[in-house]
Amino acid sequence: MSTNLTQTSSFLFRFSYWHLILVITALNRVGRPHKKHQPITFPILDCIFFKHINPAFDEVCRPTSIPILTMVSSATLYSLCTLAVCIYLWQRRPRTSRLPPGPKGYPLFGNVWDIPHDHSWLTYAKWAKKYNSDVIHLNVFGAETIVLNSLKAATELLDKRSSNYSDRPRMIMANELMGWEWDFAHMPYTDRWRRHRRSFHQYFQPRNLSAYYPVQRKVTVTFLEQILQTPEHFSAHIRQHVGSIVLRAAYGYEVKTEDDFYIDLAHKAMQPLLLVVHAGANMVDFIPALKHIPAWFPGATFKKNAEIWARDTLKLRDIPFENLKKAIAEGTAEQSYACDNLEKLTVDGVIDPAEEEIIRNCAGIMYLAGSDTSASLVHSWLLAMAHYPEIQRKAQEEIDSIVENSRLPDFNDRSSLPYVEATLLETLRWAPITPLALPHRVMQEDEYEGYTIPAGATVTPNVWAILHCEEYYPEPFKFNPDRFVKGVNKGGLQPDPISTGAFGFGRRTCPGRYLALNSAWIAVASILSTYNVSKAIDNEGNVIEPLIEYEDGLVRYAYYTISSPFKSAHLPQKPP
Ligand code: HEM
Repeated sequence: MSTNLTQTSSFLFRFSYWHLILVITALNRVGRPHKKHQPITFPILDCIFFKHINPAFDEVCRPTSIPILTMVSSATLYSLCTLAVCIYLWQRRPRTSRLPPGPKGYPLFGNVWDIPHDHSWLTYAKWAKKYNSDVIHLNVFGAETIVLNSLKAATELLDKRSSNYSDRPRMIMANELMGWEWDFAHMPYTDRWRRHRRSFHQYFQPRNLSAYYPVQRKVTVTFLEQILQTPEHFSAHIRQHVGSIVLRAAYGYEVKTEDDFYIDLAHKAMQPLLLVVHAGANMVDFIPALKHIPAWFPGATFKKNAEIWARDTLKLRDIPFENLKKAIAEGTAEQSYACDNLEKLTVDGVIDPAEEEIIRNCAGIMYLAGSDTSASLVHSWLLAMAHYPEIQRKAQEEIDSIVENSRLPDFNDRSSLPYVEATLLETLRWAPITPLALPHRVMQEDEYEGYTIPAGATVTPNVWAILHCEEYYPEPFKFNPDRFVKGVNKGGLQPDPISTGAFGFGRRTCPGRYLALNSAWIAVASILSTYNVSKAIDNEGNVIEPLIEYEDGLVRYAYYTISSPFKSAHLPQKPP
């Protein structure tokens, strides 16, 4: 009797197992865009079944196995089978609408194997050509993404229809597991986001930015002196320059050394974030149920990492803020966004906790959002100057004609220095800092050029492709500041990269862009007036050609193979 039961359950198990294999194989054959005479190759999942699971099941299913377990396994396999068929049918449901083109993908898995893992903007731009469409559609396990590869599509959807396109995708790994939900760059388009954005904007709108001029001048003089002393560490000096400005603006905190405690804190929190917000980096963003897997479960490394990283995330938000509150109580706090707002909103020694949370969150995000991005801009600008000495000379001549080598350039000189300004704009275009900006999410189904944009889809502008589009920027790979100088360029002025995606689009456009541009402007104008940027020379006196290479990621960072781009011209002078 018992032998019979064991044999029956074993038969059922084998039957359901092969049934599942057949279903998966059949679904893959149906959906696979294979050519006529091409042999069918099985994707990863099939291989896993045939190579590993099948022998293991064979072992388990010997008639000596425990029948009840085998029965349960059979039921599970049947459930999986049914689920696979259901998902397949759902994906293939007849749509009255037409999705934009894109790589075909596989049933159930969609484009999981097509998603590019590095320099994805290049692949997206190639696909736009291949499918002859500026709008591309991708689907991973049913989660849909629309990539906008042209200025026309990005401005039409993200700017003009911004009331529908200003949400953010869910970002399970970053927000729900690593604790970044307080960062308003990640927040959904809700009242909570609006209150954060308003608080930030009131303080950092262009007419309020002159309040930061003194600090920007001061840290620029320190920056020039540091370059003189250790030019080979120019990269660290740039980071300290931009980091000092944002930390002063946020908390009134003065950065004194390159290995400053706050900067270190921010880096620890930021590095994992930059890793995980990468497209396709986390399966949990495509399969939300995975977030419930316990951290001890084999293979759930992402949960273990997230728990560790979440501690740094909260430290970044809380430690500087608590220190500031102590400084306010002791009467030693300097003027800053957080200090001014805390004082303004405190009545009889009490502040509404919701208001305090907004100040804490907005201050906490400033270093995160503003340091790597602004540093990347100055980095790429230096790289361009080392590569194009004639452009550098022209910018230096313009500066010399205004400041006459008697002082450092100042913000009042800015409108008289259009060519210097143009070098900065051209850097934003030539080396886009955030090549895919940040993803938006469309809230309601929409239509663009006859294509359906499904509700809930992630909408990603390919800023790199837009800023390298020949139609707007002829010879897009050439560094040519004349594009942005009135009356110089033969074809007329080309569109300003600030309005073509360098800082994102619509209601989510970067609110720190003017602060960032001011910091970068004072740094580059001061470098032009005091140094020559040139390629480094090796020990034998040979010029080292800097390779133009960029780190991959959310924020694109130039790294060069030169030891120092500086050649001292004359000492930095005191600011006016
Ligand atoms: C050159 C430097 C910078 C670049 C290239 C840059 C770029 C961007 C981009 C592309 C976005 C996303 C826009 C979108 O979703 O369409 C963004 C958002 C944001 N940036 Fe910047 N940024 C820079 C500097 C700064 C600075 C200095 C700060 C703060 C002091 C800052 C604060 C923010 C914030 C808070 C957001 C989130 C806005 C929201 O979601 O509503 N950024 N930035």
